Amino acid sequence: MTRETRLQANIIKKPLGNRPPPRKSEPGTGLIPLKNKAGSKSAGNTPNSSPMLNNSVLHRNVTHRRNIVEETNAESDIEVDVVSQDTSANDVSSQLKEMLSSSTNILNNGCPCQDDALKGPFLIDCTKCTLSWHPECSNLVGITKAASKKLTSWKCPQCFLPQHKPSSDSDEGNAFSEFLKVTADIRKCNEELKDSATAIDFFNAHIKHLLLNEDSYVQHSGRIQKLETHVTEIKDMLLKLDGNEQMHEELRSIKKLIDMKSQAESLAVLQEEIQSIKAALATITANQTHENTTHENTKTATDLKLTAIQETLDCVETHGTELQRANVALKEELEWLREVLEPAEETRNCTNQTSILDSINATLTSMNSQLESIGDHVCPINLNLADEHEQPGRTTNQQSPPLTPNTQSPHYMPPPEHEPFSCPPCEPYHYVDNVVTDELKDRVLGLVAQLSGEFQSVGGSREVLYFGEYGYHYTGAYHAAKETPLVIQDLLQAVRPSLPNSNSILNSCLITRYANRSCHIPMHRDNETCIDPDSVIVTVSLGKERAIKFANASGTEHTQDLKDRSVYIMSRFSQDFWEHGIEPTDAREESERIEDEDTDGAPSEVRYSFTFRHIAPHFKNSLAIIGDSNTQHIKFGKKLGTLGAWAPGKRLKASKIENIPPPHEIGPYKNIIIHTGINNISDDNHRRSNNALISVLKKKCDDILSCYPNSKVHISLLFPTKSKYVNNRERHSASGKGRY
Ligand SMILES: O=C(O)CCC(=O)C(=O)O
Ligand SMILES: [Fe+2]
Repeated sequence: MTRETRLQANIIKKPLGNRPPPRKSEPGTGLIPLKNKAGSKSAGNTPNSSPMLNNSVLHRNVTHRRNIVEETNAESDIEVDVVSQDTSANDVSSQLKEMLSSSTNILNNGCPCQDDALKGPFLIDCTKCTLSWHPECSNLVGITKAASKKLTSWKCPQCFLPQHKPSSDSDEGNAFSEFLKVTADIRKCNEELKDSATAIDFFNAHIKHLLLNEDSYVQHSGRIQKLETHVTEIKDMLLKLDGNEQMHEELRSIKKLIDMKSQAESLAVLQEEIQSIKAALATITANQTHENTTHENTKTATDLKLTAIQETLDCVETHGTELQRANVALKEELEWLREVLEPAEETRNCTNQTSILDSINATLTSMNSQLESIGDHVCPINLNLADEHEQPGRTTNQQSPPLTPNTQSPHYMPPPEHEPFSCPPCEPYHYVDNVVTDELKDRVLGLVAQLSGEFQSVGGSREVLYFGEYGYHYTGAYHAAKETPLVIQDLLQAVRPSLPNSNSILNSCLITRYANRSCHIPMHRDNETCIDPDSVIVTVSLGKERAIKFANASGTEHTQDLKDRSVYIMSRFSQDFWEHGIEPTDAREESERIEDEDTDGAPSEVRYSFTFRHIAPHFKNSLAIIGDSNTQHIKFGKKLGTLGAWAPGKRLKASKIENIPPPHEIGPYKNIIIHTGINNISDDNHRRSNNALISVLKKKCDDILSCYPNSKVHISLLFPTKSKYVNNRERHSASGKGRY
């Protein structure tokens, strides 16, 4: 099949595809969509605003197609056959044009295929006519939304084709191949966009990568623990080797220690010399009978020699002690270098680091062999001078180095003292009495009575009925989206003045019926991921008074009586600290109730609660970005250049690690990206070791997770700065692995 015939086939195929059944028209039953602050429409509103497609032309095509199906009985080849064998090119062209023009007359907006659900999330507007098309339906398959916005003049198939009216059969093919060129233009446009990626594109891609990647702080924390004690040390060391004078100093001092080796050798020579002098002295003493002058001369010479020897011995004694200490220090130093170099294998993917490591390793090897020879010489001297000194370098324990930091290392910085994290003060709820008028109560209960049969039982006790812009899924139940009745909207309006922000978006209402006092809802949290992390959770009570219990992790409990026509307001945030539930009333009260009922037939044990929340499926991706000025271009929202509807969230400023806000200022966002640290690294006045910085960062992450155990904390790579030195430090801090 040629590309041209495939194209014709595709175009013809559109109206024949698996379209969903025509959408229902707006039900005129007093049910109106619940509108939120941003004016978003409730389910069912958008499609209904377009008139229905007249299918007369489409039916013709369907009939034609069915005939062929009967003949060929091969669904997948149908379109090819239609174009290349059974239908002439002119027939196809006129069919296509007829189909397109009849669609235009009917549709005011929306793609002619009338199939939003299947064909993608956005439409491309024709710059000539009023039609909008799905990329796929206009053969712009693959174009991004951003690229489509760059199309300053794009003619839809319908506007494009009449310009290329075929004058002969062969021109028909040309017209279609011209049409195909549009696709090439789009590709070019996409390419251009790719090359001129803006900061936002870059961040978006980066953030998407973080979100799609299952790795998170939790998965890495074990590794971080080890890296704290090992890798950060080697990073510091390597950084210093890169240009830090301190490292050179250190190497110089190691060299000095090595130079002492020659002193050790001279000690052995001196000892030999001492022996020979002692022997000489003995000879002198034995030859006491020699001539005086000779004797005197010899004695003077010997005395002088003895004094010199004594001085040398004193000197040896002093230096010997020094040598012993130097020996111990040198061995410790070598041990430490070995410990920190081992985990540095991980960083070998960086050529620069590899060559540095290689040179350090070479130095180590040569130092090691020198150490061995020093040891040989030093041992006998040690026996004479300082037996009490231990030699840690000689330990027989050859196991891998312990994970505890080497506190003797010159680089060691004790981690900062951390206060244990405590739950921030958080009120479980706010209660307001008397918010619903009797008149409104009657209207609401009237509606509820009408819909009585639609309640569904949950948890074997209470019954629920749901309305909302999106479906609501929680443990044990799923409720599909459903238009919210006007009277329920009125109820919400009545309580709005009692809300902390009367404009809060609340696009769902769960009605719960507690038919009698044994009906209850167990202790739980309203912390489903589809709830806006910043949502208030507003519950109106109508009917029988019941008590709600709140309990937090430290065992504090609080009970509130919920009067008829009252409201209590919680926040999504409070759910991570407080549980709530409505207990059944005890048996004694229950039997009293039955007696009461027997006597006066009192009807109402029923309580209804109406809980309003801001719910949307995309809140499961909700995102808080905590970052330095590099993150200032990240914009949340639904417009071009933002992170889009499926990553709702907010940005919090934190120029340095220590400024990362406490959890209660962040909120229970599903994803929390931390992008801060470059300013710590570049701050020369604040020379904390990486070890200490990571310790603070880790503490911040742990605090966040202790509040929001269901959140993911991502540590973002830091972006380069203008300073080469800072980048170098950052490169080492990031360990070349993306995080930590
Ligand atoms: O009926 C109530 O007041 C509580 C309802 C509730 O907690 C819930 O639906 O999650
Ligand atoms: Fe609840």
